[in-house]
Amino acid sequence: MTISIDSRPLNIGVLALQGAFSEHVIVLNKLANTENISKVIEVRTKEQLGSIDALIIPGGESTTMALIAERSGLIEPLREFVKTKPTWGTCAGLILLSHKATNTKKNGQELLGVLPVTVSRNKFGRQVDSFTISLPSPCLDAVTESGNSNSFPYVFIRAPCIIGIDDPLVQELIVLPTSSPAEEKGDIVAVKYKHLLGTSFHPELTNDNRWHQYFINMARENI
Ligand SMILES: NC(=O)CC[C@H](N)C(=O)O
Repeated sequence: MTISIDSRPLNIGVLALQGAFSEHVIVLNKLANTENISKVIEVRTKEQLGSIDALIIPGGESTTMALIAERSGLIEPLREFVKTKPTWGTCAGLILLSHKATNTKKNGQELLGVLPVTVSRNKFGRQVDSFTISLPSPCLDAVTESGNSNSFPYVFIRAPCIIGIDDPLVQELIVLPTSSPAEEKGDIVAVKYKHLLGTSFHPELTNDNRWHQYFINMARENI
């Protein structure tokens, strides 16, 4: 099967309602020339959403982000957008994209419900339990220059974890090493499903831009 790659300049949006959106905007602006990005847009309105080719939903607080999206009339336009347009959810963004979340507040929480995975919110504990781990990442091979290591420094902050894959088309991209011999399999922290990318970690907080390059490539294959 040949995949057609769209090489025209892209407008990439970052949902800017709450959380770590500025950090993604900074990375995307750094990549603008080499990756042929024409505009990086902070998305707060339906009109802005309508002007972009691909979207990043950042980390932050998923309940607050969903609440602000609802109050600003953006939740339905977002639901429509993520059905077909390339979207990357990092951390809180992963929770929002998922179709099922556990450890949520009492009355559950509003989800966009397009990524067929079950996530456990705050699986890796609280802010003080944040950690970084460097792991080989073969999925980044296409964006790793020769001579460079294929390890990536993964930053986890009150991170969710994918505890259920609910569709055989979901590809597991990164699985953590097991933390005890009793554990059969490590935690799944990055998945791809059609035009959607979901990651538990915060690549925008490192100096390594390869996950952003990976997403831009993915976006080009799906627009
Ligand atoms: N760093 C993060 O984005 C944390 C997400 C947080 N666990 C939530 O539920 O929204």
